[in-house]
Amino acid sequence: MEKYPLVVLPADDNELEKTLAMAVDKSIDMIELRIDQFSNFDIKYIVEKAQLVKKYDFGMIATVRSKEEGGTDIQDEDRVKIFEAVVEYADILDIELTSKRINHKVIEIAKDEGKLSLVSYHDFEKTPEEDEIQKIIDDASALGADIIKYAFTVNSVEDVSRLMCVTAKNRDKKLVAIGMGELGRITRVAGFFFGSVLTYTYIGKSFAPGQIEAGRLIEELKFYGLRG
Ligand SMILES: O=C1C[C@@](O)(C(=O)O)C[C@@H](O)[C@@H]1O
Repeated sequence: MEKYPLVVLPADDNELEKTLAMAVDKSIDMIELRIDQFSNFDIKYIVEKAQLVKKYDFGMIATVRSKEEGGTDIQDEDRVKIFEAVVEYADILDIELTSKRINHKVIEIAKDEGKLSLVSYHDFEKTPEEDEIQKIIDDASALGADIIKYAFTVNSVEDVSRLMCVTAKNRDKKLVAIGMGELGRITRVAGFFFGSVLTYTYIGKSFAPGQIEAGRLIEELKFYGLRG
């Protein structure tokens, strides 16, 4: 997990093996398994998909995104069961700061298995003010997150500037800062200069506004000296 910056491909269960084969060709580092976007929430089915990711030798982030932050309406206790089932195949478990009933439990599941926890926060409407962003970082840090991720919709260049500057002020932590939307596209590369440790991309289907297609992203990272 020390080979920063990392390029992460979110994937659901739709034609997963085809996606994984394409990801190999595109020099993807990690797969984010967006379990919340699966067609089937049967634990055995989910574990089979996690095992497939490991068969292709990718690092894996396991995400069961809450409905409130752009995911699916899965009961908290069922989300915990999913994390418990896939943690052995994952490198990182992603849980929302706002999932207050279970985030401490998911962090514990990760730690007990020697895996990393990523506490995330999404705002699909705006980029908060600096003090609000700092509080998100501080609250996630206080929870014991190994990695802290915040993804905000940016609506102005000032939003981009604020997002990057707050990130640079928190270099003592492992952060993922993402500006969603067209204006935020630049943060998916420039963020690495301000302290981000990974970025998300897409092949074919994008999972969020402003993502840069994998082939283009890798070329841009190479151009800026961020990738060999
Ligand atoms: O939190 C994030 C970031 C993301 O929303 C993006 O903007 O690329 C994509 C999601 O799959 C991931 O869980």
